[in-house]
Amino acid sequence: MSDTAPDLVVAVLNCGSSSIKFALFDASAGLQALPRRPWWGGKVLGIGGPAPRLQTQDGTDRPLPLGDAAPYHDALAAILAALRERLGSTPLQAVAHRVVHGGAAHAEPVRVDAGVLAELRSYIPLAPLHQPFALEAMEALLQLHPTLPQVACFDTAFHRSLPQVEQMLPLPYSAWERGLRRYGFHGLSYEYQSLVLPERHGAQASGRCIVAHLGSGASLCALQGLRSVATTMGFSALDGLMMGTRCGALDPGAVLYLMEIEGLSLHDVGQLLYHQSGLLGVSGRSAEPRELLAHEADDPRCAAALALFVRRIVREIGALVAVLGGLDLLVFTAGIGEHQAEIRERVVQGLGFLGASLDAAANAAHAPVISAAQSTVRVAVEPANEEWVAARHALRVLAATPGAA
Ligand SMILES: Nc1ncnc2c1ncn2[C@@H]1O[C@H](COP(=O)(O)OP(=O)(O)O)[C@@H](O)[C@H]1O
Ligand SMILES: CC(=O)OP(=O)(O)O
Ligand SMILES: [Mg+2]
Repeated sequence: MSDTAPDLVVAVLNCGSSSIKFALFDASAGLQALPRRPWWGGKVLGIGGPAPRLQTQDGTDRPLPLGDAAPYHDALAAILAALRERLGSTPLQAVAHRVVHGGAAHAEPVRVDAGVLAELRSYIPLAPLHQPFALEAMEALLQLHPTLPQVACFDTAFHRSLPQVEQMLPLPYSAWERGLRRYGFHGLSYEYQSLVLPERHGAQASGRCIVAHLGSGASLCALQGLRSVATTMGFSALDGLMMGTRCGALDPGAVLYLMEIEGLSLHDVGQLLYHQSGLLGVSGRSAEPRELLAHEADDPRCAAALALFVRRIVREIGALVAVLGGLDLLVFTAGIGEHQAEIRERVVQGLGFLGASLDAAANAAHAPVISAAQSTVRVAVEPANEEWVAARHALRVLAATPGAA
């Protein structure tokens, strides 16, 4: 990376549930030649936790003290200051935002204005861990730099290809008409996979493929012909797999019981399902698999949490294999999927019935292909790159907006 900023720069903000990732892309050579690796970028991790950190691509890794009152807001302010410092006098061409929920209206990225912001605000109840923070970033930038183009890129958009039978919830039909449906999330991550998997795996990528996005939030997407045909997250980002602090799929009767018999308020139930469940809730120790792996031998609750985490992934993969009618390619991505060989090994062990098996050395090395030569399913590891997809979307939207670029 050179220290001088490129002539044209697109910034990306990816507001996750516990982190904000940021990236500056060199857009001087245009959309078709947009480098996949940002010119500069990094992340603030552990927001809301005891020890937030700032890490950048050029090696910075330091604690980032954040106030208790509004840690996300403080992290955002620190990032905007760091981006300004890095850019110097170089103007930004645009800022692309990963926005988790685009509701029923948005199948495509959209240029942000006050009207769009107001509409996206109405989706906060559908994605309370994510939506408010992306909106806060957009609002702050709109105030600071009213003429700077901002583009919202939606996690839900990639799943617009889901057939109706996958979108519908078995509630009274009027619920479907009111927008109570499976939207699916992590769409920018799956879209990235749909773009890169053919390069690495050729025609196999267009067959029956499952991508396992295992991060703080976790979901699976079944792809056929590189389009989403089924996914585990649903109406909200609570459904499907067990996550760091979220429960994943849960019998709605358990929620009714917690409220009616145990007397939890609506607010308390929300806190329980989003923040106190998953790996953290079961283990009572941590939301981080690597921490639980370190303690599973001496702490049965850590072992139970990991066993449930892996079991849920295996069960849901089984369900998606049924939808796809078999499986050609299984791809692990996002923080846990890319870095936790032990979790990948346990998941693939659970898929032995399909004829899937791993090459232990390739798995330990996080190699791009980790399946054994005799495996009937190709198993791969592919880094997530939601930021690059968002930057491309921003350039495309600008090119399509007369006078904006
Ligand atoms: N190098 C690593 N080794 C082990 N686990 C990792 C590593 N990097 C990230 N993780 C885990 O991945 C998860 C975060 O994944 P990420 O995709 O960044 O999530 P999010 O976007 O939701 O913040 C955390 O559980 C974190 O501990
Ligand atoms: C939708 C979602 O859960 O996102 P993340 O994994 O970034 O928290
Ligand atoms: Mg993420």
